[in-house]
Amino acid sequence: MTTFVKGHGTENDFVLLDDPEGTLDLTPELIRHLADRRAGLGADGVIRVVRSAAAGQDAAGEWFMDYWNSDGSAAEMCGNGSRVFVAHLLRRGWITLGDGDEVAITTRGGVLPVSRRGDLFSIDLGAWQVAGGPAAVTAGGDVTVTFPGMPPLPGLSVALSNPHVVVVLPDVATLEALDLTVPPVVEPAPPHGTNVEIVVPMHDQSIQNELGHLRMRVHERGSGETRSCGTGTVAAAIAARAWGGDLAPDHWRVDVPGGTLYVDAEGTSSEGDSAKLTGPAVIVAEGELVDVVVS
Ligand SMILES: N[C@@H](CCC[C@H](N)C(=O)O)C(=O)O
Repeated sequence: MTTFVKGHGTENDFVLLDDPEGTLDLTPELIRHLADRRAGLGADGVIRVVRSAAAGQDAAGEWFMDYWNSDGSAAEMCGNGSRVFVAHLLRRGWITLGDGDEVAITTRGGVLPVSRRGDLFSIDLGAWQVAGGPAAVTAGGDVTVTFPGMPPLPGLSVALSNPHVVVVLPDVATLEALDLTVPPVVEPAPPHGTNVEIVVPMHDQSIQNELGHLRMRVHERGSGETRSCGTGTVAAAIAARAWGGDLAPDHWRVDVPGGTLYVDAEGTSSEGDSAKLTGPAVIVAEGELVDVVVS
């Protein structure tokens, strides 16, 4: 019998499957079935909750967040999922985490620290880099991104543990009108696909700000448009920080359709060694999987 919980972080939603000893046969077919919003439970991603040692992963973090997109493809990291993952471990009593304390979790992108302050969780994604360095930043981007019915726009690649391309638009009306029902075309095509974040700066960029402010929509690799993407908000803040040059702040508020996230990205305008994402984690329901025939 496999128990699951359904949870979300700013409405980026997940099914988490309890598999502490690593006995579950989690196939791409089962993932697609569980993620299906009509035939299954419905989710942007499926997370197997397994002890790192049982999954053959780096046991420096006792628990491995085994993350899968809704199309059955594996991803290195999920920022929103990591907070829900830790909230679930706490609720199950599998870890303890006092206010202000930190726990290391294992992901395909490495062992990463997650901390808690009240109901908010923060994860430090570690080192980041704007691909192409300052020259690409000055030129506005290193790839082009084409949305249906629009000319190609410059996009900036940001390498976290998972891949991102960030595009800036001039106003919220254009952002809201974007058709994200089909994947944006990124050229040259990234070898392992990419998440695409589309942002509109909301703060006055001509003056120094303590806190930058972005509106964002996202098209996720392997899941389509979602209502939030944690690593995507970090990529967006890093790109906006690079574009903004000396005036750009280190601290950002990012509004997504599903809520608000906060990013602290210290470093230079093209690289840094700490990118911290902060936001909520909500557990909605729990239950048991029944034996399903997956076609
Ligand atoms: N929604 C996630 C990212 C999930 C993985 C992504 N689709 C990928 O394939 O890289 C987040 O909150 O970061």
